[in-house]
Amino acid sequence: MHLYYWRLKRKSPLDDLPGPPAESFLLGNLRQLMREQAGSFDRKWQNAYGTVARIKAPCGDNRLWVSDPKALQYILQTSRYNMVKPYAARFLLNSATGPGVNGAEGEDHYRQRRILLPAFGPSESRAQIPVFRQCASDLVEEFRTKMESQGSTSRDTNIPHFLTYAILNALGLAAFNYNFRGHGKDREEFAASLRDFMVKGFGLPSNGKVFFQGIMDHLPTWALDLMVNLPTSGLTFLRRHVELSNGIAQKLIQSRLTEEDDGDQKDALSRIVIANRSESEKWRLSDTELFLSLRNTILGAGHETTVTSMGWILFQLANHPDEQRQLREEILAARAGENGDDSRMVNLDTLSFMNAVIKETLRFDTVVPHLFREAIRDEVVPLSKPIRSKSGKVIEELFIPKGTSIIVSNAAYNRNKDLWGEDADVWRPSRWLDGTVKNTGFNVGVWGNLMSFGAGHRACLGWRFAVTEMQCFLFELVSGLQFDLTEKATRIRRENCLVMLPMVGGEEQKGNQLPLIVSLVDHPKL
Ligand code: HEM
Repeated sequence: MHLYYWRLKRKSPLDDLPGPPAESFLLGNLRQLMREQAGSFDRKWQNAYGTVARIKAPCGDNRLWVSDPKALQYILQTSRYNMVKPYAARFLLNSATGPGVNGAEGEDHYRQRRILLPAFGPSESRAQIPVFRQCASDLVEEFRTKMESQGSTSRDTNIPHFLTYAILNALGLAAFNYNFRGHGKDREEFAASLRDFMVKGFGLPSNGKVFFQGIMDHLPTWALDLMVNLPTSGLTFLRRHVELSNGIAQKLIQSRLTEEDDGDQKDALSRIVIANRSESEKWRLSDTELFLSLRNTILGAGHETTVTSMGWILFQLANHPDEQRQLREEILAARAGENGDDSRMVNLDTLSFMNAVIKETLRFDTVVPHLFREAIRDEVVPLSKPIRSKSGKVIEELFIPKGTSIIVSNAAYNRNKDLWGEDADVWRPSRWLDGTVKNTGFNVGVWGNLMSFGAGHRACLGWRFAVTEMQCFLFELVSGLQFDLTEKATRIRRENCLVMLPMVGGEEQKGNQLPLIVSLVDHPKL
């Protein structure tokens, strides 16, 4: 404790950076980041202090808060493994779920990505289009059948619930060639656990939890070890979720490890197992590494982010009926060209308005609002434009000492007016088509230069998979269904549960909710 206090008292170069006053000594500014609507304080700070600021953690500790594109390029790409995920987050992740690609650093991380990445490349993702489209069109058909059996044409629908199984089925088939449909009980328990994972594990933290998360990087490993095993409801839920994921992943993966390669495997898992077998000893992953990486990649990272992003897209379309109409016209015209013939399947990358809608929602509703890093050596971080320190110095490059904790604000970067236009705080897909989005020369993000999928050597491994899946789902859903706001949808809050989840104001205790009126397109709700 004494050492901790001494560290905090040390003078830091961050002290001279502009930044907001701490809201309180015990929580600093962290409650504002974690409990207020996701991204709301990031945008306030960006407007008040620019793209680099010092914010406060508990007990006066400093954090570097940053959304400057050149600085992000350096932190996430150039410095590589000298900027790592913070020690406590890695420790907790690894001891709770095992050391998969998400928690690995250095050569271990490099080796795992090297084997996994090719399975999620452009042609591998395109190969999944028929699977994704089938799962999405099954969802529309199920809805139609249900409406017909009830003699109705529309109903209030909780969108995350509505999408969860279909996206789980799509992921299961594309990633593992596994059909969750045939496994009712497994699927239901696992889908429910996936659905609640972010809310119960990370959502709506109490002040005590915010405080703990703010100081945990200063705690010794024995104390963290103790924490992982505490019988709190959140941790008990997480442990059960890991158990369920292990059970499912074991079934899926174990069989493949012994399977012969008949040259016809198209799912990601088969590709990865085959690629690993042909690796030299130096790069090959052990069966345990392969198991943990696959489980974390496909069952952990890929589901909730995709369901939530799709949910925000449908919400924005319900909020903007003209754009929804324009999108449907584009999709139905492309569909008419296919004429039901699979060999004439449209290239979804050519649907310019649909891709603009997806990019604009990933920008406006950034589902992963923050990334966290720590400098493991002294660093000099370049900036895209100079800033003025509190003492009046002009800073063109920022010196940050070893041990500095960094909060990368994807939420602020994605609303930066220099990058996205003066109306960056408005949802307007046409900005992607009318020249508003300019190439500023700072290539940071992997798609459209957005930070929605992160950047650099830890950028989202499944981003192409996710984009293809969202294109397919949007294409099928908007062809067959119309989305309108319910009264509750006018009270939607964006809660920061590591992933930005929708909740209804006043009903936060019910968790993840996005209620929209869903109608059959041939019977739209007027
Ligand atoms: C719209 C959907 C998605 C979004 C918004 C998203 C977002 C992100 C972000 C922001 C990161 C960077 C985390 C960091 O730097 O700390 C990330 C990492 C990752 N994502 Fe995604 N993701 C999505 C879908 C997927 C899918 C479908 C998969 C797999 C099938 C996947 C697998 C991963 C993995 C394994 C990592 C860790 C990469 C590493 O540490 O090297 N994601 N994702």
